[in-house]
Amino acid sequence: MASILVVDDELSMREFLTIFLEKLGHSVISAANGEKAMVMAQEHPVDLVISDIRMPGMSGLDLLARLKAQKPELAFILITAFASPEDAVLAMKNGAFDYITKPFNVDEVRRIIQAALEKKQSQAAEPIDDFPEIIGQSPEMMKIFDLIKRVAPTPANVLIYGESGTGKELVAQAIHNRSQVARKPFVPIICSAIPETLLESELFGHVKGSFTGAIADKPGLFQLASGGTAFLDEIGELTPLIQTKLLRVLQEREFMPVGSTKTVQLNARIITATNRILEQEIIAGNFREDLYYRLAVVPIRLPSLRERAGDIPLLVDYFLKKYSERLGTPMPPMSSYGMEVLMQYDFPGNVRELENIIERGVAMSSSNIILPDNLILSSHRRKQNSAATTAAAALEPASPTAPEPARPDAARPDLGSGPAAGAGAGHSPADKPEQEIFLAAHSEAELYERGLDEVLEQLERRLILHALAKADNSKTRAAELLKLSFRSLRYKTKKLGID
Ligand SMILES: Nc1ncnc2c1ncn2[C@@H]1O[C@H](COP(=O)(O)OP(=O)(O)OP(=O)(O)O)[C@@H](O)[C@H]1O
Repeated sequence: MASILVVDDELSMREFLTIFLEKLGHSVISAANGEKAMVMAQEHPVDLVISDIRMPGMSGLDLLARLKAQKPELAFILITAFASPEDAVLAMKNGAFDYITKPFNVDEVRRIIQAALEKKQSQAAEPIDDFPEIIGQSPEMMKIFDLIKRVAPTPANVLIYGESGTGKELVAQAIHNRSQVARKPFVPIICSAIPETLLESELFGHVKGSFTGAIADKPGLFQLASGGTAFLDEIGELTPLIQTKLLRVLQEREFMPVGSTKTVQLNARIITATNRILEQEIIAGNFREDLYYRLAVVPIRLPSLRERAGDIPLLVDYFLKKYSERLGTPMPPMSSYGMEVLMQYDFPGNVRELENIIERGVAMSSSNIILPDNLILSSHRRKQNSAATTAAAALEPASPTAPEPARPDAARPDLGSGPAAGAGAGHSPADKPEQEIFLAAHSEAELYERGLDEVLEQLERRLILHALAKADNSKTRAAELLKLSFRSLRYKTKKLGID
């Protein structure tokens, strides 16, 4: 099951493709133009885009070029009523997977979609070549990769900051691995995990007999990292005393092990990390400004996962692969609702939390697909009425249990005679039991996962879309059907982002 974005300025074509793709088991969203599609592709997890080429405003080819620049992993199929070989060449050159012409042959369309999704699936879990260990293709991560590449070959001290679990240690290691001292040791130390009395010895080492328990000479972090990189994590937790000692070491490029009278040269690159905002700690008098400037020659701020939510599907695939391999089971796909739940979650614990959620999901999934029930999230941190939720859901087509919109037969292309031909033809909403048509939560778990407000909002949206489809998109008529004033319906459609 994949998440597909259909882009066509013709309503009948969008509706037709939506129904056809849903019958194939995919989850579908649609947009009437390239501009809307750009927004939706940012805000919604999308595996495949199927777009018309000729549309007013942004053409399908422009959309392809722009989306591919932002999300190279996206599968893309272009459709046109005019079979022009120039368009076909351009489409393929710009990275479209394939190109189909109207009228469709249903088997052909199904085959192309299947092949595009299979190709994407095989590529999805491949991290980008330059940074195989760091997953992310968002513009935010591209900036980080660029910074890593530029700073790695230099000896500059780097301060990496960002929320817990954003990958600070991963980035520190990546800088070391691409530095000129990559073959030398990378030695991490978590400053907050060691009491002040021991930290000095851990950093600078000690000589035998320097304190009770010092039964032999012991090298500290800076000696162990000699020639390589010393990584000091949670630097914001250092006490004033250790801050002063560290500053002196950085100024003089030498230090003295505890109890020793001999100085040792500092011969390691220093990378530090913190989840605090050190500028604020300086103002509050908790962190030395002079030390900060020594450490943060190059500061790198890692974005939270919320800020780069577009990377979530890629990370999900990566962790699904990692943990299913570890368990020796086939890689289970994430259900599209499961992915939607993840896309709307805040991730206070960032990538580390996502990794834990997927690890548990893989272990707990009894079927061959990960369902929302298998994802344990702290529900109070769900994004509330986020733009993503609203925009995506506003244009979200009816799910298999939702009302089918009107489909003018005249605009329906030739579907051939496959099983999906004329999908849904002849079904009016009245053919289905009412509770099924107007259902917004499909299970108790879904209701409690999403909460009443969200479920009611989705239900309201579906009912309005249903009335609009029944009224051939006339708001006046839809308002009459729903026994609302025109103004009230207009207010609601605006609020729900239906336009
Ligand atoms: N971009 C990423 N791609 C793949 N895995 C990631 C990414 N970012 C973080 N991780 C994984 O998330 C976990 C936490 O990462 P890491 O320890 O580097 O975070 P951190 O910011 O240093 O956390 P803390 O502030 O708590 O020390 C690790 O298992 C790491 O491999």
